[in-house]
Amino acid sequence: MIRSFKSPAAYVQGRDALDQLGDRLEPVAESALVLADADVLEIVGDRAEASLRDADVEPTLEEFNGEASEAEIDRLTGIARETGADAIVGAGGGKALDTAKAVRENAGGAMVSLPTIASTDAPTSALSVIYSDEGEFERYWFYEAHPDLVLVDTAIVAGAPARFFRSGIADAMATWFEADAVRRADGENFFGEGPTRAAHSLSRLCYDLLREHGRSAVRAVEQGTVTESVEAVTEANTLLSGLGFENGGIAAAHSIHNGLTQLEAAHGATHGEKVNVGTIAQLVLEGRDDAFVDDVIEFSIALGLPVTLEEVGVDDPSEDDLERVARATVDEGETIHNAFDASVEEVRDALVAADDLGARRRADD
Ligand SMILES: NC(=O)c1ccc[n+]([C@@H]2O[C@H](COP(=O)([O-])OP(=O)(O)OC[C@H]3O[C@@H](n4cnc5c(N)ncnc54)[C@H](O)[C@@H]3O)[C@@H](O)[C@H]2O)c1
Ligand SMILES: [Zn+2]
Repeated sequence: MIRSFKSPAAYVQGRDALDQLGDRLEPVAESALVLADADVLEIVGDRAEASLRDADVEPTLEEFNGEASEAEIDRLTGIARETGADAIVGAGGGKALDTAKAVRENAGGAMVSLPTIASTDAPTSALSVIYSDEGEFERYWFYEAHPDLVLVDTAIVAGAPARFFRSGIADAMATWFEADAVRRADGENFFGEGPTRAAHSLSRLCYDLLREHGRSAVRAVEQGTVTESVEAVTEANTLLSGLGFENGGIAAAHSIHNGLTQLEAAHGATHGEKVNVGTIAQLVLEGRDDAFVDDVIEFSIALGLPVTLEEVGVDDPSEDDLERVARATVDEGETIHNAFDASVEEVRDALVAADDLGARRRADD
């Protein structure tokens, strides 16, 4: 079997790391286009501009409209070409980073991910999730090149609403259970090749850091403070989960997430929140023993993560709703097939059982 491992060229994380943007880019760029939505520009705009100017990198700041859509990507690509920028800096959440990656693919130059929340695996990956202008999922775009630099300012991450940080933890927990299931099933990573031992170990390290530091890190972020636990969990959510999902492969938890997006009622929940319900259902699908599943549910509750369908907006789902979710979960292109040979009925029953276990634990809480 051919195995592969790919990653960004550099990852830099720490308090006030934003102020190093210019120095880190100066060896490779004379001008940079910084893309961020209005709220994020308020947070990073002046400092990014000053850092670039100090390093003699000509900055252009442009407001991103908030949706990773083809029309927005085309508009921003035009600006990148006009300014002749030889680096694209995406700042914000997953959508801003995915947009910047697409602009870099079109216009060329270096790509810098500057995540301002630790909410998803978007900063390190070589793909974008593309939506319509109305926000409906359309497709994935895959690129040959990873970002050249991922620059994470932990003080900014810790200053953002804690819900993003919690969601990132849920997404990162899934990384371990999915990579481990893929390895046991001899499945594939995102590059259609075998996962390396490195990918498996990094996914495990990701989970261990979350278990060791998750509770205190969430509390610290609720206070807007940066501690070593916040550093550890930011690294797990961003670097380790990012490397883990692409190189280790994903499985049922993310397919169940995609299934849940079929229900309008779940749209208010974040990516990570829906993934968490998917993780618990995956563990049931695997036939894990009661103590094991309970332990993951308890940990989720301690972090303030959803453990039932109701908690991701789906209260009292009909038979029909459950069937729709399960059917979408086992859709032909879904990653569940990477590790499971599961039918619609098996997924539906796992979801019902996971929901019941979550509700019982919550009631005992
Ligand atoms: N490419 C990938 O590998 C990958 C992986 C997972 C998810 N995704 C995509 O990522 C997107 C979800 O990303 P998300 O959950 O980060 O949300 P998002 O990008 O939709 O939005 C984040 C929101 O947080 C705000 N924000 C950002 N930083 C902030 C800060 N410091 N303080 C206050 N507010 C701040 C932004 O203004 C924005 O409104 C989806 O489109 C999903 O498909 C991509
Ligand atoms: Zn995810």
